[in-house]
Amino acid sequence: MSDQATQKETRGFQTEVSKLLHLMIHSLYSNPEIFLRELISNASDAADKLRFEALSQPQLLEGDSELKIWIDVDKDANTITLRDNGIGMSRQEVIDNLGTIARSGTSEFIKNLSGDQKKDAQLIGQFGVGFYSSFVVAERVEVLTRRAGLSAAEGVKWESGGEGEFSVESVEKTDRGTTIILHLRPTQTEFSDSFRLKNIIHKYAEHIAIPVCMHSENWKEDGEREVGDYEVVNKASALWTRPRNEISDDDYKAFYQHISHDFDEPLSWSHNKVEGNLEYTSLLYIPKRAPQDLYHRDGVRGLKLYVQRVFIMDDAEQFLPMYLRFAKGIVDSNDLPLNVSRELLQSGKVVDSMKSALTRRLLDMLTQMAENKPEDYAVCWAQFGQVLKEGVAEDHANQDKVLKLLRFASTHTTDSIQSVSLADYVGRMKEGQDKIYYITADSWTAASQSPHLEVFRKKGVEVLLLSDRLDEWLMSHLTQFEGKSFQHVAKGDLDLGKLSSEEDKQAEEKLQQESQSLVERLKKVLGDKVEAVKATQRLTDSPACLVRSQYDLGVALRQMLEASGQKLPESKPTLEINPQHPLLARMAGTADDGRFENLALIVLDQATLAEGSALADPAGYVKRINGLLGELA
Ligand SMILES: Nc1ncnc2c1ncn2[C@@H]1O[C@H](COP(=O)(O)OP(=O)(O)OP(=O)(O)O)[C@@H](O)[C@H]1O
Repeated sequence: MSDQATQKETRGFQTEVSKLLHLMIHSLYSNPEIFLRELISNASDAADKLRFEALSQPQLLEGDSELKIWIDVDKDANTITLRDNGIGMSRQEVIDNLGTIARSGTSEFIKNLSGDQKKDAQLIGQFGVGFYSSFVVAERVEVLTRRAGLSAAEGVKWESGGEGEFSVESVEKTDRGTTIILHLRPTQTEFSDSFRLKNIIHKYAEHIAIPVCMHSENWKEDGEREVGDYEVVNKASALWTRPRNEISDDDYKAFYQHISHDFDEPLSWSHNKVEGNLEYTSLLYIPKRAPQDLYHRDGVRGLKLYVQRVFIMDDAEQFLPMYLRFAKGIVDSNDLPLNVSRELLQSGKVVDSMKSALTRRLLDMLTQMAENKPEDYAVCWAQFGQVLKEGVAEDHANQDKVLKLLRFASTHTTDSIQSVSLADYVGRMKEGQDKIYYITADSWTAASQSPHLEVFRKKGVEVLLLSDRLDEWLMSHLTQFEGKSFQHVAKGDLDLGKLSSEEDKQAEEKLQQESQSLVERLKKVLGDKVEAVKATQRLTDSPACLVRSQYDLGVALRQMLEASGQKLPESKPTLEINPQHPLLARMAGTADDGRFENLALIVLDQATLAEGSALADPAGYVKRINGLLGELA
């Protein structure tokens, strides 16, 4: 080993770590005990990693294969010591793992912190603070560690007061694994009490698969305390291997927090043992909140994979489709080989069958939640609805199930909350209505105020209001729901089917005849700015609106494609007018051609604005409007 490496060196934390440490110490003060859960969780992961590496390199166990965690308290020294004989860390790993946060989305996460302690505590919890939570209770933390397989001389000591800097030096360490010594803050001495620590272990680490040992204690008759041997404090059996009726809700919740590093409780879970052709156990959770990296390409996703109870890997993505990437959990297979690798997981019958079964299981979980606990499902939809929508295109086999899970805003409700299911919509359809009507716009306000809704409001027909970025794309993949096709209310001729009566049709014909000369005059003035001009009964309050062809891309999709550099053919709208509107009635009577042209251009521009599109000549529009205002003044 070079001198350089053995020297004690002092390094600065990555900027993100310093910021996070500072915020965390102040935000988690109300729940400091979670430090123990985090450290036990890390030690248990270290044991899992060692067991996994030892499958191919048994010598790593160094003759000591009983993996455990030991916790000691020293009331006089005011310290807690956690020791594990897991995988340990090399010098470089110590620097990388305990000096940086290599997680995607960290900087955005920090930007989101508000300075409001309560809100930040929740966010920090969601992010997962792990090892750094030690500093909530400790003013100084020492880590002594040696990686399995390295020599005793390659031990490492890391030390920090959690304020910007840490030191690392090489030390002799004969036993493999990691020892963490917490020097408690004077305000946190309650944690140097073994009784308190045992309670926390029962609460958070009862079903961690590895034994957590502490000295037994007895009170002698003379009131003296007698410290005995180490005893195992927790149940130390992997939670998912136990029968469901022996597991309490609290156990399930604590286990979720262990695997997800989320401080919040899960919204729901499902624990299943499958026997038969395939044998596996799954425990799936739906979180309460979306993680920061839900939309990151390299965000964390997937389940924890075990094979015959041996931990194999975190974030195994192959067991659930992308659109269910928000789910957390474990899957323990009896069919996969212990030496299964990420590459091997890419293909294969066993993985494929497990994936379809787990997908169905999760969709059923969501369906049941939607039916039995709609208030929970509302939370779930608000957090993950955008991701679930991807399933409509991604998962044809389960499209029907996914469709039932979709929620929309609609003209039936008065706010932008997406709470209407397609089944609700169909249940409220008017007699004779054979289509599901919807509109897309770039905001709920734009959608709900669109002139295209006027005729539907008049007839009392519900319209779904779609304003999420993905919605136009989503609708391009949707053909029907329960035999009803979808119809964009601003695309194609207004076809109300049986909703329009014989009188409606006659009135429309009459309207068209009467407005023929106005329509022709408008067409002449607007020229190739529009595909056509039509007088219809679509509108009641507005003078005009734009209608796109049935196969036209929506405004948002068009903007998205154009922004990505695609050249799209020009799309010309049809201008539909409401001849009964006072403005158009006056225009029809105007003999002044210049004035007529001005007004016609204003009507077209306003219909374009109402659609959410940009004007081709905004300055011209402003000039014309100012001309009119000038006349008024
Ligand atoms: N007892 C340990 N033995 C071996 N490695 C450890 C131990 N504790 C921590 N580490 C290493 O340090 C890394 C950082 O730990 P930390 O708890 O901060 O984050 P994490 O567990 O990866 O995720 P999270 O922040 O979500 O808890 C771990 O991923 C692991 O590689």
